[in-house]
Amino acid sequence: MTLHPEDLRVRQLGERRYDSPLADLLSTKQTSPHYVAEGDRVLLEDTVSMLAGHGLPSDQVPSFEAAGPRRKIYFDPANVTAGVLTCGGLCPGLNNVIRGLVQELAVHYGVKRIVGFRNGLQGLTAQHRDDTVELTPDAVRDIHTAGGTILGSSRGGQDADEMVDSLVARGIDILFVIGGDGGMRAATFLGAAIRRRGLEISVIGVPKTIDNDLPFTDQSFGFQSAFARATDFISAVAVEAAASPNGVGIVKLMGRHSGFIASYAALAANAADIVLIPEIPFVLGGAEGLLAHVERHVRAKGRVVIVLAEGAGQDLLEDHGLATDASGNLKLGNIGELLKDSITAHLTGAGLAPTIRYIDPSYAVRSIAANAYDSVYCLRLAHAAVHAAMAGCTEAAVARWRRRFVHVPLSLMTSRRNQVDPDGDLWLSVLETTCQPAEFGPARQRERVRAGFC
Ligand SMILES: Nc1ncnc2c1ncn2[C@@H]1O[C@H](COP(=O)(O)OP(=O)(O)OP(=O)(O)O)[C@@H](O)[C@H]1O
Ligand SMILES: O=P(O)(O)OC[C@H]1O[C@](O)(CO)[C@@H](O)[C@@H]1O
Ligand SMILES: [Mg+2]
Repeated sequence: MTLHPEDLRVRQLGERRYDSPLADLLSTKQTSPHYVAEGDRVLLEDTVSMLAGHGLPSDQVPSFEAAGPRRKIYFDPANVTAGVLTCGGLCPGLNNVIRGLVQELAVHYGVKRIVGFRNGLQGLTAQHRDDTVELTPDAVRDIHTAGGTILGSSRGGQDADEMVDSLVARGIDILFVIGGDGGMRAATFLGAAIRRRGLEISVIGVPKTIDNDLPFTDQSFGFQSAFARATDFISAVAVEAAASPNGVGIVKLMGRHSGFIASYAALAANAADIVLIPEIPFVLGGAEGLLAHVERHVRAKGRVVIVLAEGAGQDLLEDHGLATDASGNLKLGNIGELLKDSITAHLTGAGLAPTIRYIDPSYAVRSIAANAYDSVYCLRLAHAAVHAAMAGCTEAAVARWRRRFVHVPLSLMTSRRNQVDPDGDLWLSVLETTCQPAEFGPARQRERVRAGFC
């Protein structure tokens, strides 16, 4: 995937004519290992060979606009009305982001009107646009201690022009969309509809997803909290499997198309013998298949612990990929049940009748409050989002990229999916930790498309 400077350029609503209330704080700021000055840029790539591969002078290699406060801003804070919504699946930290946005807007920029739209994009329909939550610093003071979102969320598409009509009707100048890949796509279409109508409304995305499947962000907020919670279930199943004859522990974790939760939780628990993720297909039967490996493991160690991403092995299920939810996301078949049944049948046939311990924590990993790391991360993303919006950036998301906060054009945010790279160092760590074979079944020619950014 080749990115050109124009792919990385963030759209600006217009000239920044107002002094920022934060200007005093910025007077001595310059780029350092701990700060990226206004106007400086953050490199897309971070190895010598990748940079050299461009054959370009260093100021022309692909780079992101740095996030952060600007000395001059586009919006007059006294006249700004901001809107906030959360959409898609729940994710630890949604309330932290809402709180951070409101505090930064109100306390530092003096924005008086902040409107929370209820239940995701549904809140922007003509029917629901007046049923909003007034967001004040007092109203959000304690919300970050709870999981979920005080605004509610939803799946399902809405008409972009109807949503723009709602923004106009409510006098919204800035809309913050806190969402996953679908939410970022919706924000992209909303931004385009606003542009077509010549309106000066900033749309800023704050990318969230426990699946960590969004590109151009080191990790999405909530992911760390979710995989930390998932770790507990792996540890539990490992204890159970170890205490039972031919113990087989299986944990099925969320991860529709990306196996980050399964991989990180398995590394954190350091108790898994096999990790199965959507990115790496596997076969059940045959000498190199999963079942034969499970049997060998149980014979040698007396037990086996398997961590499974819900999207793994979908090709092994009948009718896979046929149904979708209201947002168009694939409804997954239950690979956990298939594995449980196949392993039971195989081990029983091999004279190793197993004790199966199967846990599907499902929503339990994402409905929790953010942990300390995610809480900090959410707050800082919220600050970056407010600075971007007040400066007049639009059709952009804020993200942390190679430890720096940056602006990513929304179109780029939805251009690909972040997945575990089978040739990357994360998966290598999983293989080193589990000692499982690189693949179950005949070696395949893997698509190289996954190797790239992220
Ligand atoms: N291509 C699209 N165009 C317009 N709206 C979209 C598009 N894709 C998704 N949306 C809308 O964005 C909202 C959120 O999408 P979705 O339900 O897929 O969750 P998400 O934001 O991807 O979060 P997560 O992946 O964490 O569950 C939904 O209301 C959905 O209808
Ligand atoms: O909230 P729903 O519609 O049950 O969807 C669950 C999906 O949402 C996610 O939590 C986030 O995309 C996935 O991991 C999971 O497959
Ligand atoms: Mg999604």
